[in-house]
Amino acid sequence: MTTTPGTVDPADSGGTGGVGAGGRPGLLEVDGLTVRFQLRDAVVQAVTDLHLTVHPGELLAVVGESGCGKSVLAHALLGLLPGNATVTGQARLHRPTGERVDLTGASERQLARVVRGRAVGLVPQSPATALNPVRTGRRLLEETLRAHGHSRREAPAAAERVAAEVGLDPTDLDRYPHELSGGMAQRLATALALAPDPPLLLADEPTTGLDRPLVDHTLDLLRRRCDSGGAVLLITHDLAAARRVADTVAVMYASRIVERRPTAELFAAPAHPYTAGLLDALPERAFRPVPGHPPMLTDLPPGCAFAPRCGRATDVCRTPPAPPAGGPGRVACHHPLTLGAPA
Ligand SMILES: Nc1ncnc2c1ncn2[C@@H]1O[C@H](COP(=O)(O)OP(=O)(O)OP(=O)(O)O)[C@@H](O)[C@H]1O
Repeated sequence: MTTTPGTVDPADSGGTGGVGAGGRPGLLEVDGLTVRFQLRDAVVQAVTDLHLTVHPGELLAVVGESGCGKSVLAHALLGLLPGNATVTGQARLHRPTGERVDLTGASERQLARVVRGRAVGLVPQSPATALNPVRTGRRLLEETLRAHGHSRREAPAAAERVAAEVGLDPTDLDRYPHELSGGMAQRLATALALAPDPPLLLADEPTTGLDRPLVDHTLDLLRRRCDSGGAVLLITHDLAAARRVADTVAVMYASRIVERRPTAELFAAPAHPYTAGLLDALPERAFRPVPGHPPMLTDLPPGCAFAPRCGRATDVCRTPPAPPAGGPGRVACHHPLTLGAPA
């Protein structure tokens, strides 16, 4: 992976100083994050000029169709991208200790020692492949807890506590990953991410394979983390999940965030025609899919990528709309639907 140079700075050393557009300090601040994958004869524009801020106590849901760049965003924040990726732009983490970590430029050593697990937890999208196959769930959890400060004596009880939080039975902990159902593996992966109690959790489709009561249980667990001061970036296809627990929703389309708004506002009056299309596709609304297909990320148009599917597109849409920068309440569209929404 190629990145911009890395630093670990005191929070007061200049730059934005961790203050988001609303004036409150941000835990995570992302400015112009861009990820490209070099293929043999093409470049995948996976994340483009992405701006967002996550505050302590905030649950931000990132929603959008499959392949729009949601998981790549999470992996870029943790330096988990493969060698054919180039990352530009900035992502800063303001740790409770006052340290500011430049995530896009941090060394592998900094990411491993300071960031992954400890400061930023990840619930991966494919837990079955992320779990060590030769350890039981109990051993994985106890090892994680011990690596993050629990004593040998405390770790067993703490492991059962975290397992219970995600709805795993203590007997499930004695199974190996291949003996777990998809839903159990998902809950174990969530427990492993929660065990170090990171101030920021990146949860990539954490409810995959769960039945409805467990979906709600997991979502409510994430909400409670935020209510007690943590922060969560929830990646999901499930708009109902976002509506249930998110403070803010960022809608991604073809590698860009096109709209970022407080949840209730976004559901009541979507401003971007793509957001309106996603909401219209909900069974409880028009149940009408967004017409057409998303573009290939190797062949994005120079202007608004949604224009070919958009009933409101005009000539001006051949130029790119400005990305929604700073705090929520912005939309990247030349013809937003909601009157008064800044374009
Ligand atoms: N290592 C890679 N090399 C090339 N392209 C990649 C690589 N990893 C991801 N991509 C591409 O980047 C784009 C964004 O992928 P990403 O996994 O972030 O999508 P997503 O929005 O999370 O979708 P889903 O919900 O289906 O996982 C996709 O077109 C994907 O094929």
